[in-house]
Amino acid sequence: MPKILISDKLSPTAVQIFRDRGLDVVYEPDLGKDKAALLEAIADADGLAVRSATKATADVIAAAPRLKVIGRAGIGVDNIDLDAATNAGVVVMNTPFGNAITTAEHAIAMMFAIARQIPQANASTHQGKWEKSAFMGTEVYGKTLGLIGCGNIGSIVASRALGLKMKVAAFDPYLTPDRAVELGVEKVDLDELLARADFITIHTPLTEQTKNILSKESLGKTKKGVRIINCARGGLVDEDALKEALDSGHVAAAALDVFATEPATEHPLFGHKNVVCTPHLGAATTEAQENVALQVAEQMADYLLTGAITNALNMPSVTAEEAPKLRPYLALAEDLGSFAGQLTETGVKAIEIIYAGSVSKLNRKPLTQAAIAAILKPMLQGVNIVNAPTIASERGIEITETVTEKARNFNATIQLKVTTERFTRTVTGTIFGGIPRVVEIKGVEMEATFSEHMLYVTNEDKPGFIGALGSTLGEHGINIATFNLGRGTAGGDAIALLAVDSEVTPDVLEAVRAIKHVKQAKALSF
Ligand SMILES: NC(=O)c1ccc[n+]([C@@H]2O[C@H](COP(=O)([O-])OP(=O)(O)OC[C@H]3O[C@@H](n4cnc5c(N)ncnc54)[C@H](O)[C@@H]3O)[C@@H](O)[C@H]2O)c1
Ligand SMILES: O=C(O)CC[C@@H](O)C(=O)O
Repeated sequence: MPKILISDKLSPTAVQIFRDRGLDVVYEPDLGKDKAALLEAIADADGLAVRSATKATADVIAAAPRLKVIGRAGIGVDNIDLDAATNAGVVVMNTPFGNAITTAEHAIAMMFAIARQIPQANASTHQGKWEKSAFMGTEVYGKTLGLIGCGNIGSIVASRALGLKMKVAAFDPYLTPDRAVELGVEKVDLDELLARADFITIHTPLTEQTKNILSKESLGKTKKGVRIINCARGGLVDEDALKEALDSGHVAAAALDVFATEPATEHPLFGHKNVVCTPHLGAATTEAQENVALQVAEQMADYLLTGAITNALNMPSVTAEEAPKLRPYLALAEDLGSFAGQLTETGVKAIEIIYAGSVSKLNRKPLTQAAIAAILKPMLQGVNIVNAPTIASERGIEITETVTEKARNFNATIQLKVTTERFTRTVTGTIFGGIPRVVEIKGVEMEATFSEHMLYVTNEDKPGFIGALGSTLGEHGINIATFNLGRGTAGGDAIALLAVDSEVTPDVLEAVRAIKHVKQAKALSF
């Protein structure tokens, strides 16, 4: 039974869902803070469920040889080494919508907090001061909200701000003009946003492009009296530059939920009279935590139990409906790829995957990834279904997919055409009786299933060859399970594909290669 390790504080709903789906669960909400204990506990886990405290770094992933999936109950995956996970064949999934409303509401709450200095006024009133004139605020009505990043959360913030009768100007290079019209926001460039906004709120991921997007220089382009809100990620605002701008009075106030270093227990902005801070509470509502816990548990269980993939950052999606239909074709793509890969002796230049018949209408991306991984596996260490496209592209291998609606003679076929430095080889397979079968090799028709130990022989089609091959194997104690033959033309090139009951060792191969008319002999294993 697959085992799930939950190493951060997650709603009990997640534990219940994993158990209801028949998975083993270890719930250690503080494990994320104890690296040594995490490294030990993850050793036999198939799935790791986290929020943000656990750092799923390369060494944590390497300590988990069985790990297949990491689920982030939330949006940002900056605490997960995506490259290391991909290289290890571990699918990383998040829950992109579960806490979006809650986080957008926090940004709006923070905007009001700094517009009306509510935290400061609250503290003063609790102290028995009645400082009515000390806290003069500003209305948000009619003001311009500058939105940097207009994705899930940004667009919800926009809708709430429009409801408050604010004007919303959005900077997001990936926001289409049509979507901007649909949302009722004005799409602007960054400089225009900086020049016009009364409030600026950031809702982008932290990337090379967005790091310090509110830098000293860009803060210098803002209106005097601007108010800044960051409920996205620390590092999007240059904290030193912000302090300078607050001290000079150019920035009237700032509301920060996130910090460059977290947990932030000391900070130059702590104690600043015009700064309101919360400890990364954007997603902290009962509703959001229920949503993300439920989603992450269902997604991880689906993947481990059915192969369905939802919200993965490093694999194409596979719906629960698609997963059972894809399963036999995934096996076929892997077997064909493994067959082609084991026969390949020189560098691969191109791979074409030709889907014909009913399989052409399925979700082909995972099939293509499975085929590429299996082709490259005998040549490259560490390739897997998750990282195969990246590895192929790093090596300059051209990948193409061709689709034809009709498959000759069969309901559905997958053909792999592998071009190496020397030549192009094809291999075609189909599913028959639920089992993958090879039906063509290098233009020669044949019919064989894949089995653990196989012998592949190409030869000239001459009398006496089949008997000689059978006798040679017999002399070496190799029992033949199935003997499949195919040839182009009588007397021309022929192929023998045999399933045998034990491993074809190098000395057996040598004896087979010595048989008259044999051109090539290879031991294959599946
Ligand atoms: N404070 C919290 O607790 C909390 C909770 C949830 C999410 N978040 C964070 O909020 C942020 C937004 O999350 P989301 O779900 O809306 O993400 P999203 O992917 O839906 O939206 C991000 C938007 O940023 C835009 N973007 C990317 N690069 C940009 C650039 N260079 N300039 C301008 N825009 C750019 C994208 O086009 C996209 O529209 C993320 O950083 C996420 O981690 C924080
Ligand atoms: O889990 C949390 O509390 C924070 C989540 C938030 O930062 C996210 O990116 O979803």
